[in-house]
Amino acid sequence: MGKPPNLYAFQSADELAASLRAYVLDAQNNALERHQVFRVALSGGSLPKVLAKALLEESNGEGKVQFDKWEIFFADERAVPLDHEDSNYKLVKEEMLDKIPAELGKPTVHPIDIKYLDDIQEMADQYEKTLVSVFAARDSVRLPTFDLLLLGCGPDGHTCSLFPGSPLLRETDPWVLPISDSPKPPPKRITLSLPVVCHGTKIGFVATGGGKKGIMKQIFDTDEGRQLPCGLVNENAQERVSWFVDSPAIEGVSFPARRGSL
Ligand SMILES: O=C1O[C@H](COP(=O)(O)O)[C@@H](O)[C@H](O)[C@H]1O
Repeated sequence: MGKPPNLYAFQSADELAASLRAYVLDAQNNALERHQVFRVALSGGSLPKVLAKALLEESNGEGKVQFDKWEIFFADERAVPLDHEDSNYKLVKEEMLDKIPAELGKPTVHPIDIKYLDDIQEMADQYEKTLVSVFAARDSVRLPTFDLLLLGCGPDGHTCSLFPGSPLLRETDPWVLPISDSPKPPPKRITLSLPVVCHGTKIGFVATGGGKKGIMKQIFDTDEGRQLPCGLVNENAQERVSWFVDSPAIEGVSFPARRGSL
């Protein structure tokens, strides 16, 4: 039995951003030492704004964000055009990519191929092919290993586009899955599979605000919560998972949280 996930709680958005920055830079520097590239998967939702604050506004002497060495993938994406207001790509672009100062370099970004908007199985297959081309041939690695996945947690405990009770949670073979009936709009999406998420070298969740209070308690303090998608990531990836949360989100949670900076 491994160690439990790390739960870091912060009083303010500034403290959270500083620690998240240190965590991402540590993952980046380890990855660059190992293979000269940093492969990261990003969620949409509330994450990109917090991440942009951490990487573009904060500077705490932990080193430089080397965006030119980053390969950015999407942990999940909605099957909409890339300039649609529901697009996770558009969100990440507007919150972060467009604001990166020239001296930090430009990341390589892997959006979905919008040719397949009307065929989400094909869209998922094509995105998997993108992963294969970057991470090695499909039959020579069982699963792609992201250096870091930065994920959100929905108020129902979903992460990526893996929703509570979804049969997709039982899929073990595909790396990327289509979903046509997402309970949260828009209905058509693609998502990394649970095994791919749990295989990451590091998995960071960011959950902020009182809207996350009930679900955090469920995930960390109850057996039912451990069966929710975020709970399953905790159970499977254990100490490779770190949660960055603020006081309103963590209120009432009994699971031991470390307060303050990393
Ligand atoms: O639909 C989605 O929701 C989750 C959670 O979003 P949040 O706003 O509650 O943080 C997000 O992580 C995912 O990428 C997105 O497609």
